[in-house]
Amino acid sequence: MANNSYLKLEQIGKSFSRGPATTEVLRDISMIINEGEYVSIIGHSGCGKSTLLNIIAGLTPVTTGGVILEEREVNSPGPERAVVFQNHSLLPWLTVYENVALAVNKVFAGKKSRAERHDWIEHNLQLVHMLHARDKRPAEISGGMKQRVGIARGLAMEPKILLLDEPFGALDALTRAHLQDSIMEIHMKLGNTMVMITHDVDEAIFLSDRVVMMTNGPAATIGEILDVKLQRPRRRLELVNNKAYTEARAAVLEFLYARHKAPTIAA
Ligand SMILES: Nc1ncnc2c1ncn2[C@@H]1O[C@H](COP(=O)(O)OP(=O)(O)OP(=O)(O)O)[C@@H](O)[C@H]1O
Repeated sequence: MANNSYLKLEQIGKSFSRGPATTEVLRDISMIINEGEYVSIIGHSGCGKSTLLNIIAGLTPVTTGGVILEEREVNSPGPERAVVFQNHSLLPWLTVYENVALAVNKVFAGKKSRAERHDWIEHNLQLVHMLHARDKRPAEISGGMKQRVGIARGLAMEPKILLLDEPFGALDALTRAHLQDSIMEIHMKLGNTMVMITHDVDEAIFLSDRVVMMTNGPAATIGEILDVKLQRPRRRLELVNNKAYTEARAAVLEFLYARHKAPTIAA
């Protein structure tokens, strides 16, 4: 049965210090993310989205508060929280297959046989439609394909939570749409928990069960959380005239561009 308090963010605060100066980036971030949920975090540039994601990933320590996953505090990186970054962080000297194998061998050494690991790598490449390019190196494939491999690598670690830091940010609009469709298909198929940072309002609504809207920094916090009441599977062409979709879109746009304008255009 789905766990309804799978991931808890408890009063997270984060300050960075440089010499005598301290900047409070995040303040009092609290929310509960359920198992299988797709949650997006949206907010203006510099408000602290990546910092929050890195805290969940265990890559950045909190200043106050904590991250609880299935009743346990997590404060260092672990394979149960895989991260997909914007700039497909593949190793250029390894093939597509080997890039995924690196993660799989690390996570499943001693737990899956060599043959099982091989099948699992191929299965995950198949999931993102990249099995055909398994022997290519990153320089030989497009940006969208690299991102697919990054997603396969994240999924292949069988994480409890997949953290996506603007996973489609560097891609052209069409490739981006294809990958959004793929990630939605994967999420429906696997039912995994996903937390994604994005700047794109349509992307956030299209993919998410809930959209977390962050206020501007310093001391950014959660301004509002929007429930996206759209049935799945969602088809982008059908959403254009969907009332729930246009209302959700208007609510996020109003938050970002009326009530919480980017600091540079706030005056
Ligand atoms: N390691 C660090 N040391 C000092 N300051 C940092 C560090 N990491 C982030 N910051 C500061 O924290 C603030 C939030 O940065 P962060 O990258 O989390 O924002 P963001 O919302 O993800 O931005 P963007 O949307 O542009 O990627 C910024 O002011 C940034 O300069």
